[in-house]
Amino acid sequence: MGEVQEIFSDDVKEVFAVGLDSEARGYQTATILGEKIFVIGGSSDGSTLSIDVKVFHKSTGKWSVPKVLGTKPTPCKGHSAVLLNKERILILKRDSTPEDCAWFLEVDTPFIREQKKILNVDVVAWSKGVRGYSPKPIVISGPSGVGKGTLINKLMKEFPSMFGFSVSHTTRAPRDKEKDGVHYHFTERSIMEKEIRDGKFLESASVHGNLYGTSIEAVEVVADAGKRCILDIDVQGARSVRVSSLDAVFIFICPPSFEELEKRLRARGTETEEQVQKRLCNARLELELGRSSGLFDHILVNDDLETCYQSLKKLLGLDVSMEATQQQSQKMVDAPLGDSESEMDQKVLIQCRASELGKTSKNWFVLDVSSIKGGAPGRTRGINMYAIDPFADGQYGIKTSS
Ligand SMILES: Nc1nc2c(ncn2[C@@H]2O[C@H](COP(=O)(O)OP(=O)(O)O)[C@@H](O)[C@H]2O)c(=O)[nH]1
Ligand SMILES: Nc1ncnc2c1ncn2[C@@H]1O[C@H](COP(=O)(O)OP(=O)(O)O)[C@@H](O)[C@H]1O
Repeated sequence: MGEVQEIFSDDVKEVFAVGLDSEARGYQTATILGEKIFVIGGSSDGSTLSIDVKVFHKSTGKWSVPKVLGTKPTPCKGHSAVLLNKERILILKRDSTPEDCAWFLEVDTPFIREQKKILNVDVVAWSKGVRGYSPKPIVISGPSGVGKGTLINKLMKEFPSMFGFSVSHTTRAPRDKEKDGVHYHFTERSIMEKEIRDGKFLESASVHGNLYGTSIEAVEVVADAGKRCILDIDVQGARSVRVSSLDAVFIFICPPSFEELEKRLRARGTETEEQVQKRLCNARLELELGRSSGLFDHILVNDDLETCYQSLKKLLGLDVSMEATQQQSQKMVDAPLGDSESEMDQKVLIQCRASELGKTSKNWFVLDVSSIKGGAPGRTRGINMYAIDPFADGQYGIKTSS
């Protein structure tokens, strides 16, 4: 995409996007939300700008700097800002690639309201916009020894380019064949506790006496690689993810019997007798919670491994041909531009100058955020962008799609 020149939106009454003090400080935008003005942009190294956030309070005339969660956008040469639904500010980076142009600063989403309560400070959070309808992340839970790891490994081996594993942090000691950064990020309790307080985790829980957690980065790395994220987490973690904005599919794996679970756990031979006892004791509660809580979308019994694996593939839609899947997603991305007021609400018209097409050439794009999914912490998925010729036949007409 070329340089973003102008932005129009039906929200224009709510939007206040101007360059402030641009000579001295670089490019900034100011977005009004109630009595707050979010000033985004700021410190410049001469050619690029670091995207900082500060808030001006109209009622007191004072400035404050909120706690900023998530990975912030890399420096750019400027940006534009559009307020969406009074809850998030869409940031379009100038001179950026299509993959890196759309970011969201969440200022009043459910996640932000929750974080404000937990951290007891003013909070905002960055979330990168991902184009297209990437499939939902998958949360897999179940008692220790039921076969979660075995099933996940099979899936990753058969579909290496489709799935990516969310590498959790844990304070437990590595097992013989476990590698740091591959199976887990093995860490110290005090470090992990500080990182949790700093808002770096999507969820965390104490399991079998150790601390486990999914960092926001662990999930984002997989989304950035264009893969579907798989999380192997316990029932408490699944509950936290359920109320987060990750918008995942939740699968619980059960053993055929408690005796079989005990047999598998012992046969694996990775735990001491004391640890086995603790895991079996916790398994009873986990099985009760998993089967009855309504938290999980699907429950699979892992009796015969191959049968269970085929059921898992089926519910993930992997039994249909790839051709059919691709045709379906193409259709969604090509959805025609509606002309009613409500449908226009979250469509942003962007005028770009594509330098490679010559100085006078202008390109118009519609950035459609009406059906976005997910959000901070993590990526905001489902952004649709397509080129249009706004002057064709005197009205908006679709020229091409991407
Ligand atoms: N909440 C949460 N649980 C996790 C995470 N990573 C692993 N777990 C869970 O912690 C439990 C123990 O994992 P682990 O020590 O690898 O033993 P295993 O389940 O016997 O393979 C399992 O139920 C995992 O699903 C995480 O990031 N968050
Ligand atoms: N359906 C199955 N039948 C028999 N053994 C299994 C089955 N699924 C997994 N296992 C074995 O059970 C043990 C525990 O599996 P694992 O994947 O490590 O469980 P989890 O990750 O849930 O703790 C492993 O030794 C694995 O090979």
